[in-house]
Amino acid sequence: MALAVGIRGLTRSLLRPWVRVPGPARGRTEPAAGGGDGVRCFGSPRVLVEPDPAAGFAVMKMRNPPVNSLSLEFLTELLISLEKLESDKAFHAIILTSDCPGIFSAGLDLMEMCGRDPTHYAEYWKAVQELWLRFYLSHLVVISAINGVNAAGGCLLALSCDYRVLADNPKYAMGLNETLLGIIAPFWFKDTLVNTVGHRTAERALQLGLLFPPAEALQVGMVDKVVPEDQVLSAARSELAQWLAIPGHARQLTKSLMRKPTADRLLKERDADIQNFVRFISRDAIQKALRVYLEKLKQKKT
Ligand SMILES: CC/C=C\CC(=O)SCCNC(=O)CCNC(=O)[C@H](O)C(C)(C)COP(=O)(O)OP(=O)(O)OC[C@H]1O[C@@H](n2cnc3c(N)ncnc32)[C@H](O)[C@@H]1OP(=O)(O)O
Repeated sequence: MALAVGIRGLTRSLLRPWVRVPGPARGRTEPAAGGGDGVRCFGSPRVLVEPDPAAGFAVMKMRNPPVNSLSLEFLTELLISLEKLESDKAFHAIILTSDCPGIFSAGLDLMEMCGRDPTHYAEYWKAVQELWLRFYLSHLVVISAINGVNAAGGCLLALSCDYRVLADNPKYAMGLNETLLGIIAPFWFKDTLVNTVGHRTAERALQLGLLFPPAEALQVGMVDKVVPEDQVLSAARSELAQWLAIPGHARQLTKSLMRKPTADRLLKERDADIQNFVRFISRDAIQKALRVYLEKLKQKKT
């Protein structure tokens, strides 16, 4: 599938394939894939990819500090990295994690949804759709190693993975908290949550904008495993072994069988969904609610 997100405004360097990235962030977390000295890291300014082709997977680290908010540039870089790995036959799996201490992702970038024009909102929303579709339907095994708090759009990204490991830290809550901002999780966010935790739990979680701490996230099935913080990556790697032992074609077709009906709902209504979003987010009351929420985030510090 061709990469279909808008790339207006992106720098040429962003589109350069496999920019070699110096490794300032390496060593802050658990060892890279393979862990050996010869690991070459690639990626883009906001996405560090640590490939281990011999083992058939790569660790994809999100590093858009301070909070890995999903800006248009960041979404595009994530998509480019995913596409690179998908098109290389050496890779069968990705472990998605964060390089920002204590934060997996603060979700969609509120600055992309506040005070901008309808053309921008449409371009941004198309990129959000694309991120979900591409991760949700990826033929690769995608495991998220969630090493920090994970809100709204960030939670959606984790829910799009095949398996979720969460670090056991009470601060690392995750969920679709859109209603707390006065906004509404679109139907495909909702469907993804329902497919993961079931209708009743999703109904309550979505209405109340619940962010589940690790024990509760495990109990409701939002994550599959909770492990001590320093073992998130190693637990994800161990889990991967089981997924990679399954014949690839059988696993991929089964994944598609399970997920295609949900993805098709959006694919059929993609333009209408963009128009809905643009109409909704442009409303004065919604813009005001987002500004108030951003202000609260800033005031928290004083
Ligand atoms: C229709 C569907 C639409 C949307 C779905 C979404 O994804 S909406 C986004 C929902 N996200 C949230 O509600 C999370 C908001 N952020 C937080 O709760 C905290 O920032 C967090 C993640 C717990 C981290 O807290 P911490 O104390 O470590 O950082 P701080 O709050 O000081 O944030 C640092 C700076 O980042 C800015 N920021 C935080 N979240 C976002 C965001 N989602 N988008 C844009 N910017 C964000 C925050 O304002 C701080 O900015 P600064 O200029 O340094 O004051």
